[in-house]
Amino acid sequence: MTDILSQAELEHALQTLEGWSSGPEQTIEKTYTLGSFPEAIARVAQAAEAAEEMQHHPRIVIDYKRVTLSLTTHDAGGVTQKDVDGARRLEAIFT
Ligand SMILES: C[C@H](O)[C@H](O)[C@H]1CNC2=NC(N)=NC(=O)C2=N1
Repeated sequence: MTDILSQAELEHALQTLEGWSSGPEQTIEKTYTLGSFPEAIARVAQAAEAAEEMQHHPRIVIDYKRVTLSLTTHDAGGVTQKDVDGARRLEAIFT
């Protein structure tokens, strides 16, 4: 199983992920504001494909053209390298 990142590892990883931060309940999260609602939905569809490929799935909250993504590793009960890798992949889709 993938290990939970230490606080230092997590902080280091977050420094490499523009705009991502620690969220509630052992997550990392970021809110993106897209140009329109259809654009937000299109990015979410791409994110869904990437998540299936990775077999690692973000929590996705869509609020008009704002999309909040959060990641945690349920099996590990916290943030692992899988979440950091997932965030990096999602960042490429949303920016
Ligand atoms: C078996 C399968 O890999 C697991 O259930 C995966 C699926 N997607 C997942 N996604 C996320 N974000 N965290 C998980 O722990 C997780 N577990």
